[in-house]
Amino acid sequence: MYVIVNAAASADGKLSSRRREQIAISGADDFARVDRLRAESDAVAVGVGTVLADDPHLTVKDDELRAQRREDSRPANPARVVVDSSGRTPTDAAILDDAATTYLCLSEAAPVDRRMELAEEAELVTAGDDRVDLLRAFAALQEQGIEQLMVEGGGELIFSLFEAGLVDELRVFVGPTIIGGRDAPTLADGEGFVAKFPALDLEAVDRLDDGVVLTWRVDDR
Ligand SMILES: NC(=O)c1ccc[n+]([C@@H]2O[C@H](COP(=O)([O-])OP(=O)(O)OC[C@H]3O[C@@H](n4cnc5c(N)ncnc54)[C@H](O)[C@@H]3O)[C@@H](O)[C@H]2O)c1
Ligand SMILES: Nc1nc(=O)c(N)c(NC[C@H](O)[C@H](O)[C@H](O)COP(=O)(O)O)[nH]1
Repeated sequence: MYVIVNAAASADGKLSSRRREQIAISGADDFARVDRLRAESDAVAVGVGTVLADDPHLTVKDDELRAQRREDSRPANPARVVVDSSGRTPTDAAILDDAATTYLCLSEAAPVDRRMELAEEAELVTAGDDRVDLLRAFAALQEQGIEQLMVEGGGELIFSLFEAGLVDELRVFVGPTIIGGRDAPTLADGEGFVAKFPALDLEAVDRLDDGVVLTWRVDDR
């Protein structure tokens, strides 16, 4: 599986404010780029923190891109994936509507009653004891035919993916604003690395809207 992490950060590296509400950092051109990347992916993933904060739909917005996918004998929208250890995804979340297949990656810690409720709305993948074991969960997704997975965040999930060595490419739109705040989510949160920092190879720098898109490949030396 090829994993592309895509996110938008303020000039000071924040994905959102300390209130953890959705903030449009991207402009129209960057959102159009994100839509194209969704359209070329087999699935789009987020952590449950993002589901609870943003209630994202994660569908392809452009009619022509959806029509093109259908012409290519693919579903109109890519599948959606939520990494959600204890099954906190609300049953009325936008991501659980019928616009696309949704996989919920749970851990053994998810209570049985929640599993039963969520099983009616989504495909369940269980991997890991207290937290989702990302390596095993992604292997299961690959078995379902997901070859290119786009990850939209947030910072907790992105850090864990780097920690697990699962990221192939990182694309970051750096936008023209300062959010600040020591408790505001950044591109990679979690525990943070203290040694063996993942190394990146800069592949492209593209000016877009009033910011810049940085494309990095993960150096697996
Ligand atoms: N600017 C952007 O591009 C962008 C993109 C996505 C989210 N956001 C913002 O990020 C914030 C949400 O991010 P977040 O970091 O709080 O949550 P997140 O979306 O990264 O979800 C993290 C949660 O996923 C679950 N999880 C299960 N297994 C895990 C594992 N192995 N590793 C990590 N997490 C695991 C845990 O419950 C954890 O709390 C919101 O404010 C949202 O608006 C911004
Ligand atoms: N590329 C990007 N630029 C931003 O400025 C921003 N705030 C996000 N945030 C990502 C997050 O996952 C959002 O919740 C989904 O981008 C919403 O997706 P929908 O429109 O509901 O399909 N992503």
